Amino acid sequence: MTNSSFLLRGATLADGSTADIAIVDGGITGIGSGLDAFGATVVDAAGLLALPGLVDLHTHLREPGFEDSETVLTGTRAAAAGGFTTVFAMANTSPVADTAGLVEQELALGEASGYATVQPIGAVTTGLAGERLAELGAMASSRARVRLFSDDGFCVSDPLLMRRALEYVKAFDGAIAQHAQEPRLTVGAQMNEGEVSTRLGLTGWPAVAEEAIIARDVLLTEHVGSRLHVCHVSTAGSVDIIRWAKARGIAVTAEVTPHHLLLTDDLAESYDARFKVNPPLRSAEDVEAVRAGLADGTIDIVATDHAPHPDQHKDCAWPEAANGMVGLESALSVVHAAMVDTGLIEWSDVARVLSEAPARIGRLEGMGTGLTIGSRADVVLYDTRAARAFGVESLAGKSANSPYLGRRLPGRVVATFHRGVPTVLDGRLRPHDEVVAGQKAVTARG
Ligand SMILES: NC(=O)N[C@@H](CC(=O)O)C(=O)O
Repeated sequence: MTNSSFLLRGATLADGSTADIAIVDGGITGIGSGLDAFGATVVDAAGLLALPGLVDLHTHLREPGFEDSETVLTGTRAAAAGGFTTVFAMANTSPVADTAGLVEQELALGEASGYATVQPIGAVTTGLAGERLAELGAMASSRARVRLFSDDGFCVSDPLLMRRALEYVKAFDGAIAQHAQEPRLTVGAQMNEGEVSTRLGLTGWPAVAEEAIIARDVLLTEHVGSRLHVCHVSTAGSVDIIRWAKARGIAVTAEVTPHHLLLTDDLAESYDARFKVNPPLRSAEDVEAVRAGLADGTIDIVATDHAPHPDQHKDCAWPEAANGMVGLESALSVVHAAMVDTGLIEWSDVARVLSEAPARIGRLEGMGTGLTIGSRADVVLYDTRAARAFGVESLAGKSANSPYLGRRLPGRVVATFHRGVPTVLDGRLRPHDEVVAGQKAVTARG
């Protein structure tokens, strides 16, 4: 029989204290010193940081439709490798996730994987076409319980449609997650508009194209009394607008990606399309501003925007290459480097921005409380003292379009538990059949 009891012995908690963590049948049943092993499998966690399982509010899983880039199974393996136990799946699949049936199908694919919980995001408009609202209410009341809606990849640029969407989701405490990009200001854009784009002769994507939409949307949100989430904030001006909106009491939350916390637009000088992403990498001043915004709470969370693309869409001339970077496997290490090693935030803040707050923004039932007795046993054990040269062997998904290949990154995920089942142990992914058997046993006993 699969053992569904674990004792994580001597872990360091986010507040710096040391404790054992007892896991039984998918839940955390004890946190304290000297806990009895009572037949559980003992995991030596001495010197390892225990964080609540990470929650990514912005993942592209590509299935159905683009399985050459990623599938739900490979994407959730990448999630587990990076310490994630829940991922919100963006709607830009083919077909687009714009009906109750399609979000339920995505949910079921996640359940079959077992490596992480997949929470579908619904499209705001049918086919992401920006013309008419999708079945928001039906997706909300489906088995997938959708609360976040996004046309990510495209901006809901029509202000009347955005207003209607914000009004509609109020009925079930939903939110619109906006990809803020004024399309007319970014026609043909290839990279951040600035000194580097001028030098390289590449069409620029100006900061104002993001900021103008965020400014419009926080005002619309205030006007209709709804809830807005801003995807991948990348400019200093965006941080200022969100800070202003929050001070005014507007219900807006925001995310920043790991890559916008660490990388700058001069990387485009290499013409290596691994650095091509939407929104684009920005200036050093923007990086400083989004770091400050995350540190002071203006930006609520870090979300990966994990966007896998196969080699043929990246190993080509910059203008032809697809936008996007994989990010699940590297996110925790990048936040470690950009925010913790720089002294801007503490590990307890990392637990908040990479787990607790995203669970709350996405309205995941019974989650967002962190590591507490009675909560679901989603736990990551992280070695903060390790460092590694990030290489293809660090990737567990299907695509290798990581901007960190060849870079040295701090930290290493040693173990991940999803619903009390190890998905990673001793730094290695567990085989799929063992993960599935473990999840079945937990479901049967729970
Ligand atoms: N973030 C990206 O660079 N790419 C996203 C979609 C998008 O936002 O353009 C993708 O789905 O590939």
